[in-house]
Amino acid sequence: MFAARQATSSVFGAVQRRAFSASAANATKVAVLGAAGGIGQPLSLLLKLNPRVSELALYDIKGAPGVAADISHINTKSVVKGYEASAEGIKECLSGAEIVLIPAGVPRKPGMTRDDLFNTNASIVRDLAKAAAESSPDANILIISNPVNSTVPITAEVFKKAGVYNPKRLFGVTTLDVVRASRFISQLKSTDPANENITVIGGHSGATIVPLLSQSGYTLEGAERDEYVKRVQFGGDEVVQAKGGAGSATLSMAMAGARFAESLLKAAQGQKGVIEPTFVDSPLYKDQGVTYFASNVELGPNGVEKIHPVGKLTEHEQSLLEVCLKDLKGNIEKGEKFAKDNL
Ligand SMILES: NC(=O)C1=CN([C@@H]2O[C@H](COP(=O)(O)OP(=O)(O)OC[C@H]3O[C@@H](n4cnc5c(N)ncnc54)[C@H](O)[C@@H]3O)[C@@H](O)[C@H]2O)C=CC1
Ligand SMILES: O=C([O-])CC(=O)C(=O)O
Repeated sequence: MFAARQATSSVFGAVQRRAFSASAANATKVAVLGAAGGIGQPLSLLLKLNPRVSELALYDIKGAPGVAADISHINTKSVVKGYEASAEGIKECLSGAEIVLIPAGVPRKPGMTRDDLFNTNASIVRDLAKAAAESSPDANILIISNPVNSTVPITAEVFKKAGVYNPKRLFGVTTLDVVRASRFISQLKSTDPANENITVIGGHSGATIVPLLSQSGYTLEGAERDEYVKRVQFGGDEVVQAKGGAGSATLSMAMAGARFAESLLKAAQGQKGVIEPTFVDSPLYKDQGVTYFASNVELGPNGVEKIHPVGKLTEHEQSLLEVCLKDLKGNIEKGEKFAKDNL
Protein backbone atom coordinates (compact mmCIF):
# COMPACT_ATOMS: atom_id res chain seq x y z
CA MET A 1 0.00 0.00 0.00
CA PHE A 2 2.72 2.43 0.99
CA ALA A 3 4.67 1.96 -2.21
CA ALA A 4 1.58 2.37 -4.34
CA ARG A 5 0.49 5.48 -2.51
CA GLN A 6 3.96 6.94 -2.68
CA ALA A 7 4.10 6.38 -6.43
CA THR A 8 0.77 8.15 -6.87
CA SER A 9 1.70 11.10 -4.75
CA SER A 10 4.98 11.65 -6.55
CA VAL A 11 3.00 11.96 -9.77
CA PHE A 12 0.12 14.09 -8.58
CA GLY A 13 1.45 15.91 -5.54
CA ALA A 14 0.44 16.51 -1.98
CA VAL A 15 -3.22 17.23 -2.72
CA GLN A 16 -3.56 13.57 -3.57
CA ARG A 17 -2.58 12.51 -0.05
CA ARG A 18 -5.04 14.93 1.55
CA ALA A 19 -7.80 13.49 -0.62
CA PHE A 20 -7.21 9.95 0.53
CA SER A 21 -9.62 9.96 3.45
CA ALA A 22 -12.29 11.86 1.52
CA SER A 23 -12.24 9.29 -1.27
CA ALA A 24 -14.06 6.59 0.67
CA ALA A 25 -17.28 8.57 0.43
CA ASN A 26 -16.99 8.86 -3.35
CA ALA A 27 -17.68 5.72 -5.35
CA THR A 28 -16.28 6.49 -8.76
CA LYS A 29 -16.24 4.11 -11.68
CA VAL A 30 -13.70 4.90 -14.38
CA ALA A 31 -13.68 3.03 -17.71
CA VAL A 32 -10.76 2.74 -20.15
CA LEU A 33 -11.52 1.73 -23.76
CA GLY A 34 -8.34 0.50 -25.45
CA ALA A 35 -7.01 -0.61 -22.07
CA ALA A 36 -4.60 -3.25 -23.37
CA GLY A 37 -2.68 -0.84 -25.58
CA GLY A 38 0.55 1.11 -25.19
CA ILE A 39 -1.27 3.95 -23.43
CA GLY A 40 -4.12 1.89 -22.00
CA GLN A 41 -1.95 -0.35 -19.81
CA PRO A 42 0.11 2.30 -17.96
CA LEU A 43 -2.95 4.56 -17.82
CA SER A 44 -4.92 1.79 -16.14
CA LEU A 45 -2.02 1.22 -13.77
CA LEU A 46 -1.96 4.89 -12.73
CA LEU A 47 -5.74 4.89 -12.28
CA LYS A 48 -5.42 1.84 -10.02
CA LEU A 49 -3.05 3.89 -7.86
CA ASN A 50 -5.57 6.73 -7.60
CA PRO A 51 -7.57 6.50 -4.38
CA ARG A 52 -10.38 8.58 -5.89
CA VAL A 53 -11.21 5.67 -8.21
CA SER A 54 -13.34 2.96 -6.63
CA GLU A 55 -13.95 0.81 -9.72
CA LEU A 56 -11.81 0.43 -12.79
CA ALA A 57 -13.45 -1.09 -15.89
CA LEU A 58 -11.11 -2.14 -18.71
CA TYR A 59 -12.19 -2.85 -22.28
CA ASP A 60 -10.26 -3.65 -25.45
CA ILE A 61 -10.79 -5.73 -28.56
CA LYS A 62 -8.13 -8.02 -27.15
CA GLY A 63 -6.42 -8.57 -23.84
CA ALA A 64 -8.42 -6.48 -21.38
CA PRO A 65 -9.19 -9.37 -18.95
CA GLY A 66 -5.45 -10.15 -18.73
CA VAL A 67 -4.50 -6.56 -18.02
CA ALA A 68 -7.27 -6.37 -15.44
CA ALA A 69 -6.15 -9.58 -13.70
CA ASP A 70 -2.60 -8.23 -13.48
CA ILE A 71 -3.55 -4.77 -12.20
CA SER A 72 -6.15 -6.16 -9.80
CA HIS A 73 -3.38 -7.65 -7.62
CA ILE A 74 -2.10 -4.19 -6.71
CA ASN A 75 -2.94 -3.54 -3.09
CA THR A 76 -5.13 -0.47 -3.43
CA LYS A 77 -8.85 -0.57 -2.67
CA SER A 78 -10.42 -0.18 -6.12
CA VAL A 79 -12.05 -3.13 -7.83
CA VAL A 80 -10.75 -3.90 -11.32
CA LYS A 81 -12.64 -5.77 -14.00
CA GLY A 82 -11.69 -6.57 -17.58
CA TYR A 83 -14.31 -7.10 -20.27
CA GLU A 84 -14.27 -9.33 -23.34
CA ALA A 85 -14.84 -7.66 -26.70
CA SER A 86 -18.58 -8.06 -27.23
CA ALA A 87 -21.66 -5.87 -27.27
CA GLU A 88 -22.51 -7.09 -23.78
CA GLY A 89 -18.91 -6.60 -22.58
CA ILE A 90 -18.67 -2.96 -23.56
CA LYS A 91 -22.15 -2.27 -22.24
CA GLU A 92 -21.26 -3.62 -18.81
CA CYS A 93 -17.91 -1.89 -18.86
CA LEU A 94 -19.49 1.50 -19.52
CA SER A 95 -22.58 1.18 -17.38
CA GLY A 96 -22.38 3.54 -14.39
CA ALA A 97 -19.00 5.01 -15.40
CA GLU A 98 -18.38 8.59 -14.32
CA ILE A 99 -15.30 8.95 -16.51
CA VAL A 100 -14.61 7.15 -19.80
CA LEU A 101 -11.07 7.46 -21.20
CA ILE A 102 -10.65 6.45 -24.85
CA PRO A 103 -7.10 5.65 -26.02
CA ALA A 104 -8.31 3.02 -28.54
CA GLY A 105 -6.94 3.17 -32.05
CA VAL A 106 -3.73 3.00 -34.05
CA PRO A 107 -0.68 5.13 -33.29
CA ARG A 108 1.61 6.85 -35.81
CA LYS A 109 4.72 5.50 -37.50
CA PRO A 110 7.60 7.75 -38.65
CA GLY A 111 6.61 9.89 -41.62
CA MET A 112 2.91 9.96 -40.72
CA THR A 113 0.91 12.93 -39.46
CA ARG A 114 -1.85 12.49 -36.89
CA ASP A 115 -4.32 13.17 -39.68
CA ASP A 116 -3.01 10.07 -41.48
CA LEU A 117 -4.63 8.07 -38.65
CA PHE A 118 -8.05 9.48 -39.48
CA ASN A 119 -9.19 6.70 -41.83
CA THR A 120 -8.66 4.00 -39.19
CA ASN A 121 -9.38 5.83 -35.97
CA ALA A 122 -12.47 7.80 -37.01
CA SER A 123 -14.61 4.68 -37.20
CA ILE A 124 -13.09 3.15 -34.05
CA VAL A 125 -13.95 6.30 -32.08
CA ARG A 126 -17.38 6.55 -33.72
CA ASP A 127 -18.26 3.00 -32.65
CA LEU A 128 -16.97 3.45 -29.09
CA ALA A 129 -18.77 6.80 -28.84
CA LYS A 130 -22.00 5.08 -29.93
CA ALA A 131 -21.56 2.55 -27.14
CA ALA A 132 -20.87 5.32 -24.62
CA ALA A 133 -23.87 7.36 -25.78
CA GLU A 134 -26.01 4.29 -25.13
CA SER A 135 -24.52 2.95 -21.89
CA SER A 136 -22.90 5.94 -20.15
CA PRO A 137 -24.58 9.04 -21.62
CA ASP A 138 -23.87 11.17 -18.55
CA ALA A 139 -20.19 10.27 -18.17
CA ASN A 140 -17.28 12.62 -18.82
CA ILE A 141 -15.83 11.37 -22.12
CA LEU A 142 -12.07 11.89 -22.51
CA ILE A 143 -10.80 11.42 -26.06
CA ILE A 144 -7.14 10.48 -26.42
CA SER A 145 -7.31 8.72 -29.83
CA ASN A 146 -5.83 10.77 -32.65
CA PRO A 147 -6.43 12.91 -34.53
CA VAL A 148 -8.01 14.53 -31.46
CA ASN A 149 -8.93 17.67 -33.46
CA SER A 150 -11.28 15.45 -35.51
CA THR A 151 -12.20 12.59 -33.15
CA VAL A 152 -13.73 14.99 -30.60
CA PRO A 153 -16.16 16.48 -33.18
CA ILE A 154 -17.01 12.93 -34.32
CA THR A 155 -17.86 11.97 -30.74
CA ALA A 156 -19.99 15.10 -30.35
CA GLU A 157 -21.96 14.25 -33.49
CA VAL A 158 -22.56 10.68 -32.26
CA PHE A 159 -23.89 12.00 -28.96
CA LYS A 160 -26.03 14.62 -30.74
CA LYS A 161 -27.55 11.93 -32.97
CA ALA A 162 -28.35 9.85 -29.89
CA GLY A 163 -29.96 12.94 -28.29
CA VAL A 164 -27.62 12.88 -25.29
CA TYR A 165 -24.94 15.46 -26.18
CA ASN A 166 -23.70 17.50 -23.24
CA PRO A 167 -20.86 19.79 -24.37
CA LYS A 168 -19.76 20.15 -20.76
CA ARG A 169 -18.79 16.50 -20.60
CA LEU A 170 -16.74 15.97 -23.74
CA PHE A 171 -12.98 16.60 -23.58
CA GLY A 172 -10.11 16.19 -26.00
CA VAL A 173 -7.10 15.36 -23.85
CA THR A 174 -4.36 17.90 -24.66
CA THR A 175 -2.62 17.62 -21.29
CA LEU A 176 0.50 16.07 -22.83
CA ASP A 177 1.15 19.34 -24.68
CA VAL A 178 1.10 21.19 -21.34
CA VAL A 179 3.35 18.57 -19.77
CA ARG A 180 5.86 18.90 -22.63
CA ALA A 181 5.70 22.70 -22.74
CA SER A 182 6.39 22.77 -19.00
CA ARG A 183 9.20 20.24 -19.16
CA PHE A 184 10.91 21.89 -22.14
CA ILE A 185 10.87 25.41 -20.63
CA SER A 186 12.32 24.03 -17.40
CA GLN A 187 15.22 22.61 -19.40
CA LEU A 188 15.91 26.04 -20.92
CA LYS A 189 15.47 28.01 -17.71
CA SER A 190 16.88 25.47 -15.23
CA THR A 191 13.71 25.51 -13.15
CA ASP A 192 11.84 22.67 -11.46
CA PRO A 193 9.45 21.31 -14.13
CA ALA A 194 6.99 20.31 -11.42
CA ASN A 195 6.47 24.01 -10.72
CA GLU A 196 5.90 24.94 -14.36
CA ASN A 197 2.44 25.03 -15.86
CA ILE A 198 2.63 26.52 -19.33
CA THR A 199 -0.75 27.24 -20.90
CA VAL A 200 -1.15 25.63 -24.30
CA ILE A 201 -4.12 26.54 -26.48
CA GLY A 202 -5.58 25.49 -29.84
CA GLY A 203 -5.66 21.81 -30.70
CA HIS A 204 -3.49 18.69 -30.63
CA SER A 205 -1.38 18.49 -33.78
CA GLY A 206 1.52 20.46 -35.23
CA ALA A 207 0.72 24.11 -35.81
CA THR A 208 -2.57 23.87 -33.91
CA ILE A 209 -0.56 23.49 -30.67
CA VAL A 210 0.15 27.02 -29.38
CA PRO A 211 2.17 27.43 -26.17
CA LEU A 212 1.71 30.75 -24.38
CA LEU A 213 5.00 31.37 -22.63
CA SER A 214 4.23 35.04 -22.03
CA GLN A 215 1.44 34.10 -19.64
CA SER A 216 3.98 32.43 -17.37
CA GLY A 217 6.21 35.50 -17.50
CA TYR A 218 8.78 34.02 -19.88
CA THR A 219 10.25 35.66 -22.95
CA LEU A 220 12.26 33.75 -25.51
CA GLU A 221 13.54 35.47 -28.63
CA GLY A 222 14.69 34.52 -32.11
CA ALA A 223 15.96 31.02 -32.83
CA GLU A 224 15.59 29.91 -29.20
CA ARG A 225 11.90 30.86 -29.24
CA ASP A 226 11.28 29.22 -32.60
CA GLU A 227 13.02 26.02 -31.54
CA TYR A 228 11.02 25.92 -28.31
CA VAL A 229 7.69 26.38 -30.11
CA LYS A 230 8.63 23.78 -32.70
CA ARG A 231 9.63 21.29 -30.02
CA VAL A 232 6.28 21.71 -28.23
CA GLN A 233 4.34 21.52 -31.50
CA PHE A 234 6.25 18.47 -32.73
CA GLY A 235 7.11 16.77 -29.42
CA GLY A 236 5.00 13.82 -30.50
CA ASP A 237 7.17 13.37 -33.61
CA GLU A 238 10.29 13.29 -31.43
CA VAL A 239 8.90 10.19 -29.69
CA VAL A 240 7.59 8.61 -32.91
CA GLN A 241 11.07 8.96 -34.46
CA ALA A 242 12.83 7.60 -31.39
CA LYS A 243 10.52 4.56 -31.25
CA GLY A 244 11.36 3.86 -34.90
CA GLY A 245 8.05 2.34 -35.98
CA ALA A 246 7.03 0.85 -32.62
CA GLY A 247 4.41 3.50 -31.89
CA SER A 248 4.15 6.94 -30.33
CA ALA A 249 4.15 8.39 -26.81
CA THR A 250 2.56 5.96 -24.39
CA LEU A 251 4.10 6.44 -20.94
CA SER A 252 4.09 10.24 -20.87
CA MET A 253 0.57 10.11 -22.36
CA ALA A 254 -0.58 7.73 -19.66
CA MET A 255 0.70 10.16 -17.03
CA ALA A 256 -1.02 13.06 -18.81
CA GLY A 257 -4.33 11.17 -19.14
CA ALA A 258 -4.22 10.10 -15.50
CA ARG A 259 -3.52 13.71 -14.49
CA PHE A 260 -6.50 14.97 -16.45
CA ALA A 261 -8.78 12.28 -14.99
CA GLU A 262 -7.49 13.18 -11.53
CA SER A 263 -8.35 16.84 -12.14
CA LEU A 264 -11.89 15.91 -13.18
CA LEU A 265 -12.29 13.71 -10.11
CA LYS A 266 -11.02 16.45 -7.78
CA ALA A 267 -13.50 18.89 -9.32
CA ALA A 268 -16.33 16.35 -9.18
CA GLN A 269 -15.55 15.70 -5.54
CA GLY A 270 -15.90 19.38 -4.66
CA GLN A 271 -12.47 20.95 -5.08
CA LYS A 272 -12.72 24.49 -6.44
CA GLY A 273 -10.42 26.21 -8.93
CA VAL A 274 -9.31 23.09 -10.80
CA ILE A 275 -8.10 24.32 -14.19
CA GLU A 276 -6.69 22.32 -17.11
CA PRO A 277 -6.30 23.24 -20.77
CA THR A 278 -8.49 20.87 -22.79
CA PHE A 279 -10.09 20.73 -26.25
CA VAL A 280 -13.81 21.37 -25.82
CA ASP A 281 -16.89 22.70 -27.58
CA SER A 282 -15.96 26.34 -27.12
CA PRO A 283 -17.49 29.74 -27.86
CA LEU A 284 -14.08 31.46 -28.13
CA TYR A 285 -13.61 31.33 -31.92
CA LYS A 286 -17.06 30.14 -33.07
CA ASP A 287 -17.46 33.39 -34.98
CA GLN A 288 -14.51 32.23 -37.13
CA GLY A 289 -16.09 28.79 -37.66
CA VAL A 290 -13.81 27.07 -35.11
CA THR A 291 -16.30 25.24 -32.94
CA TYR A 292 -13.86 23.34 -30.69
CA PHE A 293 -10.81 24.87 -29.07
CA ALA A 294 -8.39 24.09 -26.26
CA SER A 295 -7.90 26.78 -23.64
CA ASN A 296 -7.79 26.83 -19.87
CA VAL A 297 -11.01 25.29 -18.61
CA GLU A 298 -12.21 25.37 -15.03
CA LEU A 299 -13.63 21.97 -14.12
CA GLY A 300 -16.53 21.34 -11.77
CA PRO A 301 -19.02 18.66 -10.74
CA ASN A 302 -20.80 19.11 -14.07
CA GLY A 303 -17.66 18.88 -16.17
CA VAL A 304 -16.82 22.18 -17.86
CA GLU A 305 -17.53 24.94 -15.35
CA LYS A 306 -15.97 27.87 -17.17
CA ILE A 307 -14.03 28.27 -20.41
CA HIS A 308 -11.37 30.92 -19.91
CA PRO A 309 -10.56 33.28 -22.77
CA VAL A 310 -7.01 33.03 -24.08
CA GLY A 311 -6.03 36.37 -22.53
CA LYS A 312 -3.31 38.75 -23.64
CA LEU A 313 -0.99 37.42 -26.36
CA THR A 314 2.29 38.71 -27.75
CA GLU A 315 2.42 39.57 -31.43
CA HIS A 316 4.23 36.29 -32.10
CA GLU A 317 1.69 34.23 -30.14
CA GLN A 318 -1.08 35.98 -32.06
CA SER A 319 0.53 34.98 -35.36
CA LEU A 320 0.77 31.35 -34.16
CA LEU A 321 -2.89 31.46 -33.17
CA GLU A 322 -3.92 32.62 -36.63
CA VAL A 323 -2.22 29.64 -38.30
CA CYS A 324 -3.71 27.36 -35.63
CA LEU A 325 -7.28 28.53 -36.26
CA LYS A 326 -7.01 27.90 -40.00
CA ASP A 327 -5.72 24.32 -39.56
CA LEU A 328 -8.11 23.58 -36.73
CA LYS A 329 -11.16 24.61 -38.73
CA GLY A 330 -10.21 22.08 -41.44
CA ASN A 331 -9.62 19.26 -38.90
CA ILE A 332 -12.96 19.91 -37.20
CA GLU A 333 -14.86 20.06 -40.46
CA LYS A 334 -13.26 16.79 -41.56
CA GLY A 335 -14.55 15.07 -38.41
CA GLU A 336 -18.01 16.57 -38.83
CA LYS A 337 -18.18 15.53 -42.48
CA PHE A 338 -17.19 11.96 -41.56
CA ALA A 339 -19.97 11.91 -38.99
CA LYS A 340 -22.50 13.33 -41.46
CA ASP A 341 -21.61 10.64 -44.03
CA ASN A 342 -21.16 7.72 -41.63
CA LEU A 343 -23.72 7.94 -38.84
N1 LIG B 1 -4.07 12.78 -27.14
C1 LIG B 1 -2.77 12.60 -27.05
O1 LIG B 1 -2.05 13.45 -26.54
C2 LIG B 1 -2.15 11.33 -27.54
C3 LIG B 1 -2.86 10.45 -28.30
N2 LIG B 1 -2.31 9.28 -28.74
C4 LIG B 1 -3.16 8.38 -29.54
O2 LIG B 1 -3.69 7.35 -28.73
C5 LIG B 1 -4.05 6.24 -29.55
C6 LIG B 1 -3.56 4.94 -28.94
O3 LIG B 1 -2.16 4.89 -28.90
P1 LIG B 1 -1.38 3.60 -28.33
O4 LIG B 1 -1.97 3.21 -27.03
O5 LIG B 1 0.04 3.90 -28.42
O6 LIG B 1 -1.78 2.51 -29.43
P2 LIG B 1 -1.76 0.91 -29.26
O7 LIG B 1 -1.89 0.33 -30.62
O8 LIG B 1 -0.61 0.49 -28.44
O9 LIG B 1 -3.07 0.62 -28.42
C7 LIG B 1 -4.34 0.86 -28.93
C8 LIG B 1 -5.28 -0.16 -28.32
O10 LIG B 1 -6.58 0.11 -28.82
C9 LIG B 1 -7.21 -1.15 -29.00
N3 LIG B 1 -8.34 -1.00 -29.91
C10 LIG B 1 -8.35 -0.85 -31.25
N4 LIG B 1 -9.61 -0.79 -31.72
C11 LIG B 1 -10.41 -0.90 -30.64
C12 LIG B 1 -11.81 -0.89 -30.47
N5 LIG B 1 -12.64 -0.78 -31.49
N6 LIG B 1 -12.29 -1.01 -29.21
C13 LIG B 1 -11.46 -1.12 -28.17
N7 LIG B 1 -10.13 -1.14 -28.26
C14 LIG B 1 -9.61 -1.02 -29.50
C15 LIG B 1 -6.11 -2.05 -29.54
O11 LIG B 1 -6.44 -3.43 -29.39
C16 LIG B 1 -4.94 -1.61 -28.68
O12 LIG B 1 -4.84 -2.40 -27.50
C17 LIG B 1 -3.45 6.54 -30.93
O13 LIG B 1 -4.46 7.00 -31.78
C18 LIG B 1 -2.45 7.64 -30.65
O14 LIG B 1 -2.21 8.44 -31.76
C19 LIG B 1 -1.03 8.94 -28.42
C20 LIG B 1 -0.28 9.77 -27.63
C21 LIG B 1 -0.75 11.06 -27.18
O1 LIG C 1 2.50 12.12 -31.82
C1 LIG C 1 1.62 11.24 -31.80
O2 LIG C 1 1.20 10.66 -32.79
C2 LIG C 1 1.02 10.91 -30.47
C3 LIG C 1 0.62 12.16 -29.82
O3 LIG C 1 -0.45 12.68 -30.04
C4 LIG C 1 1.61 12.85 -29.00
O4 LIG C 1 2.62 12.25 -28.61
O5 LIG C 1 1.39 14.02 -28.71
